[in-house]
Amino acid sequence: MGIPTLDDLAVDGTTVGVRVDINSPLGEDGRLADDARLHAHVGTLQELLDRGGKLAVLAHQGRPGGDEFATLEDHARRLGELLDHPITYCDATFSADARDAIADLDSGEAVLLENTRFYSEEYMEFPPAEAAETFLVDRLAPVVDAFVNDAFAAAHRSQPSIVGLPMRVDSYAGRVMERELDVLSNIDDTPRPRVYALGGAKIADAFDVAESVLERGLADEILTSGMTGNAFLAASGVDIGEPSMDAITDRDATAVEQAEALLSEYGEKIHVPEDVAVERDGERVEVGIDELPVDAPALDVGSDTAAAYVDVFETAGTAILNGPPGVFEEERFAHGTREIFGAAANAEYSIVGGGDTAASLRQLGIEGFDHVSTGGGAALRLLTGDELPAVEVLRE
Ligand SMILES: Nc1ncnc2c1ncn2[C@@H]1O[C@H](COP(=O)(O)OP(=O)(O)O)[C@@H](O)[C@H]1O
Ligand SMILES: O=C(OP(=O)(O)O)[C@H](O)COP(=O)(O)O
Repeated sequence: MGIPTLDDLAVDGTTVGVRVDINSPLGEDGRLADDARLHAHVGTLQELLDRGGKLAVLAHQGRPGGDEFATLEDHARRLGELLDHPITYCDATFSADARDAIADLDSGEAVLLENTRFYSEEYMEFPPAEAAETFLVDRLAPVVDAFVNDAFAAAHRSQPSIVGLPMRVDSYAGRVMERELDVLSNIDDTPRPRVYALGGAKIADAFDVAESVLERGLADEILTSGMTGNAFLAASGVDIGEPSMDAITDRDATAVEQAEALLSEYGEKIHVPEDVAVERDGERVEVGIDELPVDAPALDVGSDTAAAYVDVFETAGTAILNGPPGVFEEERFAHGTREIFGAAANAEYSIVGGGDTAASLRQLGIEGFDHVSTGGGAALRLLTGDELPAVEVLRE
């Protein structure tokens, strides 16, 4: 991989800054509503603590002004339950109090420092050399002996705690980072035929993935669904009706033209829905493409499309999923997601990227994937063949 990992770090007795991504959905009471990302980092933290490290753990939660912008107190409490070692919470990130809390650590102890984004620098993006001169880095770099970046899900952000600290401190990839890079950077080694299921509502991202994997010859088949599938349906010449069209153009005014360009170049590899599901009088109603347009938005693929996509997965070597096929949050429109993702889990090798995609699997109880990425945007960057800022600095 060309990046130093925990195998290269002599941990015992050293103070290690560890960046994790435990940015999580919060409930109405402000407490964690889902702790999947905390679970993901337990391996790295536990290993460093077992090996005698003193850990200063850094993380962000939400974005300034947003509903989920919050302290990390509840995250520390939950990590304390998940780890076999003590972890305390410090309500400061790099002030004298924070540095004292780090200096007081014994081997096998950790402190979770306050949400890095309470400081405006951490919500800006900088080139690494400038990130290295920020206050956060300036004050923390001298009090840690090494830095471990395990925050794969934030690896596409060129922010001080991601790209600045590694410019000043010996740095290593944590186990989450290592595994994500290993899987998502080596898709070209996975068994064929390689089938991508691209759905969801981030149409522009899905087009980027489709274009990149088709251009690079990585994709044998692309199964389109969700709002992305609706855009391809419109691009194939079907009048999908105003509500579905409006939903698409609200997100991306040129979506249909982009889908047309992909279909004209790679049409034989791109599957487009044969039917869709809409809501009528509170019920799910399936509509074949010959019955379109309808005056309600298409919120799921229909049963024929789901069955056709399930067939494609029967013989798939690799399944790569990004974006749920329907509005799975509503049971009526979860059928496509349940069927298509359920079949994908049976492929010889299967990879899942995307926050909502992973949430749909948890909600519908679909298991058996080889790799469920912790990242959304970061996983997409790798799927489109781009380098991640966090990884570039670890390589240097
Ligand atoms: N046909 C559809 N119309 C509107 N929204 C859809 C449709 N299909 C799926 N979605 C929505 O897409 C959202 C997830 O898409 P996206 O953000 O692209 O996924 P991810 O977070 O995995 O990258 C879900 O909240 C789901 O309700
Ligand atoms: O949740 C995250 O990314 P994701 O929504 O792409 O999965 C990361 O924690 C990055 O957060 P950000 O998108 O506020 O920088």
